[in-house]
Amino acid sequence: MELVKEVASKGPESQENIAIRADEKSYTYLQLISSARRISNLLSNLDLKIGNGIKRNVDLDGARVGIVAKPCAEFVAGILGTWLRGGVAVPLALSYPETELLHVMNDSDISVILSTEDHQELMNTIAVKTGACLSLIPPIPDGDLSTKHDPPKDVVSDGPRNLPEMTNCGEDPAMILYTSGTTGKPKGVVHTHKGILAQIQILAEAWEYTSKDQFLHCLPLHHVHGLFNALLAPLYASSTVDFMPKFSVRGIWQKWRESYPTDGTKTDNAITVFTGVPTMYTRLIQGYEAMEPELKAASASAARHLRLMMCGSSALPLPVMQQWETITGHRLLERYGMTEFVMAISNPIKGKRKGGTVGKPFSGVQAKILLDDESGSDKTGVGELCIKSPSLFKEYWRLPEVTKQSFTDDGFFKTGDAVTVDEEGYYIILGRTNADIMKVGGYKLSALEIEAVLLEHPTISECCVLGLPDKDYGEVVCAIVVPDAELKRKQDEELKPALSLQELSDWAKERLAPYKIPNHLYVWDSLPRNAMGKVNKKELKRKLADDPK
Ligand SMILES: Nc1ncnc2c1ncn2[C@@H]1O[C@H](COP(=O)(O)OP(=O)(O)OP(=O)(O)O)[C@@H](O)[C@H]1O
Repeated sequence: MELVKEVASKGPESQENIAIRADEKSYTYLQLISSARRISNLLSNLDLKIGNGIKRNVDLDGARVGIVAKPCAEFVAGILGTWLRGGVAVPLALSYPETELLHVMNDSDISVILSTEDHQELMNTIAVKTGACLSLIPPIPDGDLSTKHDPPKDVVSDGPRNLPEMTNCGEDPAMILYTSGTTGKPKGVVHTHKGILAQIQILAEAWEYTSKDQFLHCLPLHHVHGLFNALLAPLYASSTVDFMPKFSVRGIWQKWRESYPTDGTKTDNAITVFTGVPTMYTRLIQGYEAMEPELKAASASAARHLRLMMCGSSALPLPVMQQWETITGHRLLERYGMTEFVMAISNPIKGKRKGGTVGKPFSGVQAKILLDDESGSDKTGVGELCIKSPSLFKEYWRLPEVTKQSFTDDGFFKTGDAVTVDEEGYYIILGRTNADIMKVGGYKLSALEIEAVLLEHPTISECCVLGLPDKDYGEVVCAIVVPDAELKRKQDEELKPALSLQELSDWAKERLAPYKIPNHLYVWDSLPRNAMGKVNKKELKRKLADDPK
């Protein structure tokens, strides 16, 4: 709600600024707020299943509203409209299989589904199964200033600042986001209005977002990266968010080239900020390598003109960071976040960005490391990272015990990530304690560290390292690699394997301690990744442990 107020209280000039671009259409801040109000009115006239009864003409009073739409202005208006009517927004992923969608909807006990027309049929079925009420989000008319028409009547009469009197705000729940389930069953993470506002203020300030920024957005909207870093914080800063509904290597390079043509000009809507997950940068590098020399030059030169390029959600391998810098001149700004507190640690916008680290805690965020024996905190040791931040979530939805266990006695959230800090105070993420930290003989090894080294091998384009159970050592190091497509094709022609374990071991001897060298090697065509480009190692471990190799 605080965010809606912020957006709505912008001056008349800002109200006319473009908030969203999608499908070649543009939507101003004025239209966004007007549409949110319309949705809020619509929500007040529904017969809703609230608890065991049916109610009408009420404020939602914390009822959950599932939002189903591809990344578009209607999605954003759906969230804002829900907040205006006192509801809790639950962004739902269109990529979820029906069982997962039903799990999320039943778990969060959704009263209303707000959907765009294109998903009406599927959502009708889902609504029947969950007892929720389906309501269609009215399409927002295109507000391109070149085809400018009069603002809608309700905007003129009410004025964008004249928002309904709201009772919910501050500590009240605003949103439930579901974890991706990498470490267990997806849990609903409840964020408050106050926490959301605190977070977007932190991000906008730290990364210097302004009304001049144009974000190219191609991330899912049910995870914090796409929702906070690339949408809510930019809107807070009056920037423009340009949605590219599906990640497309060709489309992104083209967008940058169109923004900054080779004649040295710059278009009005030129993209200034891009944020992505490491696999996106890997794919963009592959796409770049495959270009003709002239296109390569135009692409690299265009990319150089962006103000800021950021990366996160999983570890950015050093070779990828270095290649990207060679091509575009951008040292990617890597940061660290999690559904439970959104973003907490970041490399600086100005100053040294250190590869292999995620930087330092944001101002206002406290971080401490809990050593394995839990006897205290030691900034120089290795242990579990704990975070206290104004953006910390309120609770896991309807899981009071799990919530309690996730916090230390002094109110720090236990992340489950093993970390250490270097001599300059930069944090190094060693990975998820229960998926990336392998216990081999007496050693505790970081899979992320080994992955970063293996990626330097000329044949390996992607890899995933995990520990497999072993009766003698506890665990042994297993590497799954995806070979470079061109090299693999050549090896196939000569009827040779793309890479053997012996070759890999010989190569790795120079670079890794003997106990870190993989004992098992799988060569696959691709890695099974989720919408955020992450590999579910726990699931893979289970599968591979059953595979006698
Ligand atoms: N820059 C980064 N470097 C390394 N790891 C990162 C980075 N940013 C995020 N992560 C990892 O992503 C995790 C947070 O992601 P998210 O909240 O989506 O959880 P998940 O692991 O995908 O799913 P689940 O919480 O269901 O297990 C962090 O705990 C950390 O392990």
